[in-house]
Amino acid sequence: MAILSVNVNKIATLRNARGGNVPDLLKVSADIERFGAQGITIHPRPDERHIRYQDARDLKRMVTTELNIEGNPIESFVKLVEEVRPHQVTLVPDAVDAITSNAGWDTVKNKNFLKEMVDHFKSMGIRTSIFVDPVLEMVEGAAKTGVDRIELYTEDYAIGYVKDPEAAIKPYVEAAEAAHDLSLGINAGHDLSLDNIEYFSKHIPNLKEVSIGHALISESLYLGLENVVNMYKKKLS
Ligand SMILES: CC(=O)[C@@H](O)[C@H](O)COP(=O)(O)O
Ligand SMILES: NCC(=O)COP(=O)(O)O
Repeated sequence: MAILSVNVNKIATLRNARGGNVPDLLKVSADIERFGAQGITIHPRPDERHIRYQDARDLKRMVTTELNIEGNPIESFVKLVEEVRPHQVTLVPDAVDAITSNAGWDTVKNKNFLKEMVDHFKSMGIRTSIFVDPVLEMVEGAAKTGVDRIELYTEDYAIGYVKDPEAAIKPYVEAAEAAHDLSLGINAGHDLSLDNIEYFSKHIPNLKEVSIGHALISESLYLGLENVVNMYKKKLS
């Protein structure tokens, strides 16, 4: 059964809208854990428009499950991860001004850089993951860096699922099978939701973790955070 790591970026977005501390990111994160989530994910961006670097430091002190930090390993991000030492770091090739993540790594072109980053973080005892599209060549490239896991970028699945779930899941099943054969752990995320998560988790072999933020927080407006966390866990079981 895959674990649910809740991405709390959107809680920070809401807090930052007024400049104060409402909602309180640390309290909401603690409550999300209390409601049953098995991890907290953050994706600090260089402009700190939602998660601030200080949030990462504060969360590390209070998270009792697993803290996953995602981002492009630019110098400031690398320094932050070195200081915070999360349980997992997920490398994502975002442009500085990206609205949200929109592609996985080209693990062939960036093999040396990724290997250097993976070696560096692994030497600190941090589990590593590389964000990739469901493309066999990219999965094989990730394995050559020595990374522990891949995170499958699921936006195409989320879009395709609405029209044709079988066609949408196919490349992800193939990528997951290849990853497992290469001894890579498998995470997934981006635009996963209460509508599409069950089909995804039932069809992807050896899925270890999903990180979900945008849809989960939006669904909570109608259904309540505690309820939604438990609905996801049920669909993942
Ligand atoms: C890597 C990934 O898919 C998520 O971390 C996503 O990028 C969330 O970031 P935003 O909340 O800034 O959209
Ligand atoms: N790694 C994906 C993530 O953390 C959440 O992405 P989204 O659910 O906000 O699209």
